[in-house]
Formats: sequence, structure tokens, C-alpha cells
Amino acid sequence: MHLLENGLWAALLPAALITFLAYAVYTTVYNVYFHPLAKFPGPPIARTTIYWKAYVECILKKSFCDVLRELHAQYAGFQTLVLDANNDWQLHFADPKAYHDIYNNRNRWDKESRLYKSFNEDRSSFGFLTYAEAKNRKDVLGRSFSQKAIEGAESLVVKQTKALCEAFKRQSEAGKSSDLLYAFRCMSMDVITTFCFGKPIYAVDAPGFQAPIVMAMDASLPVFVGFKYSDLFKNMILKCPPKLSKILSPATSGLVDLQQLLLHQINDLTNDPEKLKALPHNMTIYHRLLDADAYRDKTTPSAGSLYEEAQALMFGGADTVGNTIMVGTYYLLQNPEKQQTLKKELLRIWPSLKGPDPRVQDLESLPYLNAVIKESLRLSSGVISGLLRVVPPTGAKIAGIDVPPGTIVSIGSTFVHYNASIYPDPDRFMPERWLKSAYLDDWLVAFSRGPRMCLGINLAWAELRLGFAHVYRKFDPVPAHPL
Ligand code: HEM
Repeated sequence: MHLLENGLWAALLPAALITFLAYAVYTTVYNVYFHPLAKFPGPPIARTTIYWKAYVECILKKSFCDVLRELHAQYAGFQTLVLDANNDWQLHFADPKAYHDIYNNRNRWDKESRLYKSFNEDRSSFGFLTYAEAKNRKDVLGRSFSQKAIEGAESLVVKQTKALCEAFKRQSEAGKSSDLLYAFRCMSMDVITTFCFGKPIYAVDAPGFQAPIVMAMDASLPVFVGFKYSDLFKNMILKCPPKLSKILSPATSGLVDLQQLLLHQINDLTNDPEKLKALPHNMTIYHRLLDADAYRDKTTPSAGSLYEEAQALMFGGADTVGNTIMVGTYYLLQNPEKQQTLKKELLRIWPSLKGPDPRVQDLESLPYLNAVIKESLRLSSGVISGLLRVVPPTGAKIAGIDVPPGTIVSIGSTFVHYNASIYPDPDRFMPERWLKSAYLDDWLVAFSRGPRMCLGINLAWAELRLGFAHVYRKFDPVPAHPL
């Protein structure tokens, strides 16, 4: 019997190997020469396996954004590159026109699953792949993030901004410099946790702005990159009990703590919605998401979905705002004359710090402040990796190119923001460029465009206006070391 089985295996194994090899050769030859998109250039290995990207991101630890820049330079003259032809063809565009062709209100294209599922927020406004699911959620949540709602909650943002300024004052009185990258991220984390969850975590009060949650988010990002390429790895890390996860990865233990805090809060609220009344204000996301009447089918999300939404807002709203203020500050420190121009404008509407604080509405009308913010958004570029979309069954024309159904397409925002024909001298910090031409607003895509654009844009603008205004009105920051 055993002999018979062994003989069968000995005959089957070579046949299986030959079939596999023949299939691999066929796919490679088809992908390289005959596929409708084969005419576009790109790294040859990209046509055979997605794991070259895993190698670049996880082993070489290169930012894919830099790789794309290098590849577009290598295949100069081509605006479109093939990046993956293994299961799904993926095209990356460099022509800024592609941005408006892909991300616009007429397109209801799905998000691509490998990338978006890697965040483990599949049941959130950010993670839903389809337009319909995301719209359902965003319609409900949008009531917390509308312009009017943010105006109503302005005092919450002001409070966190003032807490940051107090922390700067303490540092300065103690003769210490401040780590601005973490300081601004701490402020935006405090805004999110207070505004969205009603749970302030006082990150700005952490010694040296090294708040465990902010440090942990930083440490967790490379781990998330790996999730794209292995579900096994993702499940091993994410399904690990919290105690074990902290031992395996001490750097991310602050994140585990916050996750536990949110899970606890969500369980409490779903078990007993009366506890909503105990939250410090009624603008939290739970006030919206647990209101059954807000949904067409009168069904509130599961606890798991609520948790994923909370995590999406935390990741989407904290670093993005913090990084933008930090990037603007980096350039303002390098350009003291621009810092002075900003200060003069702020002094005009806020002559005495003993007088009333300006409202966000007052700040909206300050041309230089808004120009500084736009230039900071341009140079920091928001989310720099390509936001992958799937071309629908009708196919599409992108930057003049016919793209077949099912193709995964994207263009990174840096390809728009650093394009010299739109922004001459693109590496220079020039707020003044925004004062001269309203046309540029069309090309500021930091919050993306279309139905999947940023849900938190109004909150972000309020934080940016208040953050820059308070810091630059109250302080005259100088670099602690030469920049
Ligand atoms: C400077 C600050 C910010 C920038 C540059 C920014 C940028 C972006 C971008 C580019 C997207 C599109 C992502 C994609 O297509 O996959 C996005 C989506 C999103 N953002 Fe923001 N964001 C900022 C602040 C915020 C804040 C403060 C919140 C809320 C607390 C927030 C919540 C979201 C959510 C929920 C989505 C998903 C929307 C969807 O997929 O339909 N963002 N953001």
C-alpha cells in the first residue's frame, strides 16, 4: 500500500512541477508581451510577482513614494508605469491631470482590497471598499464633521491648542527645547481623542512630548506595511492577546493600551447606551453612530465596526494634522522673514494676548495664515502613498489613456504637489504663491477629492488655523540646532 502511494507521488510530483512552471512561463510571456497594458513601461519583475514590492518596502525598507519617483525618472517620458501584473494590473500615473480623472465626484470606484484591508479597519468609513458602504457611514458621521458642527465644537480644539502652548511655555521656562514633531502630533492626538471619543489623554503633558500613544503609532507604521503582503503575519500580530503583544513588541504597547481603552469604552456604550450621557460633550462619534434613527435601515454598527471606526479616525486624524504643522514650522524656522509676516498679520487681529482669542472664522480671512497652511499642506502632501482605486467595468480614460476594467490605478499626491509646471520651484516654501493665483486651489489635493475624500477636512482646517495662530502669535520660535 505504502509502496503504491510512494509510486503515485513520484509520478505526480514532476507532473505538478511541470504544470506549475508552464503556467508561470505562460503568465510571464503573456504579461510581458501580450496583455493590453504590456506597452507601458515598468520594472520587468513587476510583471511576474507582487512580492518585489514587499521586498522593496519590507526588506530594503524604502518608501514606495521615493521608488515611484525613481522609476518615473528611469522611464523618463512615460507618464504611466506598470507596478504589478501578478493578479491585477496596476498603473501609476505621473501626469497631474490623472488626479482629477481618478479622484472626482463622478467616479464611484472601489478602493483596492489588498492595500485597504491591511489596515484592519474594513468596517470603517476609511476601510469600506465600496462607495455605497462608505456613503452610508459617512452620511451618519458627517454630522459630527460638518463645518457647522466643527464651529460648534471650536472650544474643544482651542482648549487643546492652549494646552500645547502651556506645555511650550513650561519647556521654555525650564530652558529646554521642544521636539516639535512630537509636540504637534500630541496636540492633534489630544484633539481627536477629546472630540471623537470624549476621552482626553493629555498627550501634550507627557515629558518631552514623548506620549506613549504617539510614539507607538510611529513604531506601528512599518508593521502595518508588512500586513499588505501577508494575512498570516497580520493575524498573528493583531489577534495576539494584549499582554503577549506588549511583550513581543514593547514599542507599540502604548497603542495596545489605547486600543484597550477604546474597546472598553465601546463595550460599555453598546451594552448601556444611557452611558452616552456621561460623556463630557455630545459631539462624540458614538452619539452619531449609536443613533439608530440616523440609518436608513435603523441598524447601528456592531462593536467591532465601532472599534474599527475609532481606530481609523485616530490614525487618519492625528499624524496628518501634526505633520502638516511641523512641516510648516520647519520652513518658517528657516525663513524668519516669512515668520515675521505671519506674526504681523496675527497681531493685526489679535493685538493683545489679554484680549479675546480670535475665532476660527476670524482666522479664515487672514490671507497669509491661509497661504502658510496651504503651502504646508502642499509640501507635507497629506497621505503620500497612492490611494489605489479599481477601474469599473465600463473602463476609463485617465490622462488621455484608455484603461481597461479592473485595472488598479493611482497617482500619489506628491506627483501633483511637486510638479514644476503647476508649482514653479516646487521644493521651495513660498506661501506667497497662494496669494497670487486662486487657480492653484484646484491642484491642492492633500485631502484627496471625490466621494472618498477626507471626512475630517473641516476639523483639520480648524486645527491648522488655531494651531498656527496660537503658536506664532504667542511665541517667536527659533531652531535649537542649525537646520
Ligand atoms: C492635515 C490633515 C489631514 C489630511 C492631509 C488628510 C488626508 C486624507 C486623505 C488624502 C484621505 C483619502 C484617503 C483614501 O482615499 O484612502 C483621507 C481620508 C479620510 N480622513 Fe483625512 N486627512 C486629514 C485629517 C483628518 C482628520 C482630522 C480626520 C478625522 C478625525 C480625518 C479622517 C479621515 C477619514 C475618516 C477618511 C476616510 C474617508 C473615506 O475613505 O471615504 N482626516 N484623509
